Amino acid sequence: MTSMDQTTQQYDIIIIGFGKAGKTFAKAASKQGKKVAAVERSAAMYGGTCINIACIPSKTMVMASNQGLSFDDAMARKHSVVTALNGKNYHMLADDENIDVIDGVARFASNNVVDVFASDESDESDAAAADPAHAQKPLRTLTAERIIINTGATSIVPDIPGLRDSRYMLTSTEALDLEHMPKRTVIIGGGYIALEFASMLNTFGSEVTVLERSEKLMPREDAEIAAQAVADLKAAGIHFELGVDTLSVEDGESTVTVHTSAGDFEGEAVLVATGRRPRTEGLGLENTDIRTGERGEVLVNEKLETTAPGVYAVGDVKGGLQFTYISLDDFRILRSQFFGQGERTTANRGHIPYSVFITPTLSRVGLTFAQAQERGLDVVENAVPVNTIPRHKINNDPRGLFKVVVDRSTKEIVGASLYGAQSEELINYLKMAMDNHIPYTYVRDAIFTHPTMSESFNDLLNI
Ligand SMILES: Cc1cc2nc3c(=O)[nH]c(=O)nc-3n(C[C@H](O)[C@H](O)[C@H](O)COP(=O)(O)OP(=O)(O)OC[C@H]3O[C@@H](n4cnc5c(N)ncnc54)[C@H](O)[C@@H]3O)c2cc1C
Ligand SMILES: NC(=O)c1ccc[n+]([C@@H]2O[C@H](COP(=O)([O-])OP(=O)(O)OC[C@H]3O[C@@H](n4cnc5c(N)ncnc54)[C@H](O)[C@@H]3O)[C@@H](O)[C@H]2O)c1
Repeated sequence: MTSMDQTTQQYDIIIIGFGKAGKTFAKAASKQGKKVAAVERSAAMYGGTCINIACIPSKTMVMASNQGLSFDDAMARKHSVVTALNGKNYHMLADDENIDVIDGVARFASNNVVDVFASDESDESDAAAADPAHAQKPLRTLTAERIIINTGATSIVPDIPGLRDSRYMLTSTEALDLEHMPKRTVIIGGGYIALEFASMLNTFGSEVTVLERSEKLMPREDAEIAAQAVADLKAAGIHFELGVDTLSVEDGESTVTVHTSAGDFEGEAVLVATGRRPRTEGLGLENTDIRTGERGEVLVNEKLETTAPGVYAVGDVKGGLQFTYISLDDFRILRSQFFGQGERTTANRGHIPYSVFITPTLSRVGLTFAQAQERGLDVVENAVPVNTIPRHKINNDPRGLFKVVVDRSTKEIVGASLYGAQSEELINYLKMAMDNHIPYTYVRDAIFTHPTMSESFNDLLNI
């Protein structure tokens, strides 16, 4: 069906998927005079997952819910934000004379040849491209010495009877595109997506039930902070069922019933938030030397090289942490490999902070006190309740607790858990202090503007 003939288009670099790393690298490569093909399966995804169906729309909804907007007005705001970003991202690449944005589903024919098939814009088109019986003639065939896989991840829908066929079933993608707010929402899963959507939908007024298989929510977080956050979510009205088995899903006339080991839960929507897996299905990896791991992730080394020469994988598709800023950092690694000294690798990214955008936000970097002790470090911990920080009065939100862990011998911060308003901003300062081995006493004695949440660091580090 495909071959390296005269119709094969030659590029310096092919990027499969319009993700964070890929689009940023396309621009950098263009600046170096490279001819780049960026293949994207869906026009609705120009710019990738984050801006279209993930971080940006979800946090727009979180912010709008906290600002008291109605669900419908929030959706309208979200829609205009996403439309603007999608167009901006498209033009950022398409208007560049060195970059061709190619619409279609990419599939490897060999290590350095990629066929592009027509996309029906549904998830089915990956499978169609994968299945030779369905495979149409490729629209185009591309070749390059260097190919970058940036195809992201996709929602896992567990094999629960009735779930997949339920007309009330939503993944986060559909949940961010609802016409009306469900009066009651049942969420399967209790991780990032579940907690963020539970918090946001509850603030809009939906009655939310979260069904989590394991016995604990946020098991990796500081226990006291996780307990406070969960208590606040409960106090806001969210119902949690932990250690629960979801047995089946049954559609009714206008509602859906989720049958579980803890009883039946009814709603107008059931949101599946049970993880996202690397998107490698239909990529034709079987035609290459690219190896995948147990979860379908493309295996890479510290330089993001796959097991096929000249092929790299970046972002969610390579497994590990699924964050936009990890994908952005993957871009830095590629830039350093392709156009720099090759000094940046996955081994020297520095500390990786993260935030769970419940209200208020829970943010974290480095180790908890318990984790530091398990590693045998000689550590001391300090805590500051948010209701003692003057700024909380202005924020009108007393909820939260800030904690920090310091190594007695090095005098460096080894971790921080910040649960409270604006922690998504604050955590990045502590990450910088940790990366640069700044002694905790510097932060303790630093002048911070007033009245801010960051001035609480004077007290937090007063150990
Ligand atoms: C609801 C939600 C909220 C999130 N919130 C945050 C957050 O607040 N902060 C954060 O840092 N992270 C967040 N994440 C995670 C973040 O969105 C991802 O880690 C990030 O977008 C991954 O980017 P990427 O570079 O791997 O590729 P993506 O941006 O996923 O891009 C992959 C692209 O490849 C395309 N594609 C796939 N297969 C093919 C193919 N065969 N041919 C052509 N094109 C193809 C896809 O259509 C897609 O556009 C969130 C995720 C979700 C689902
Ligand atoms: N703020 C952020 O940065 C942000 C926000 C949203 C998503 N994300 C990214 O997206 C990824 C995916 O998020 P997610 O919440 O889908 O996955 P997750 O891995 O964070 O959580 C999945 C949860 O579902 C539970 N689960 C699995 N199967 C289940 C079942 N059958 N019944 C009940 N519970 C079940 C798991 O025990 C786990 O707690 C995250 O890992 C994160 O990297 C990031």
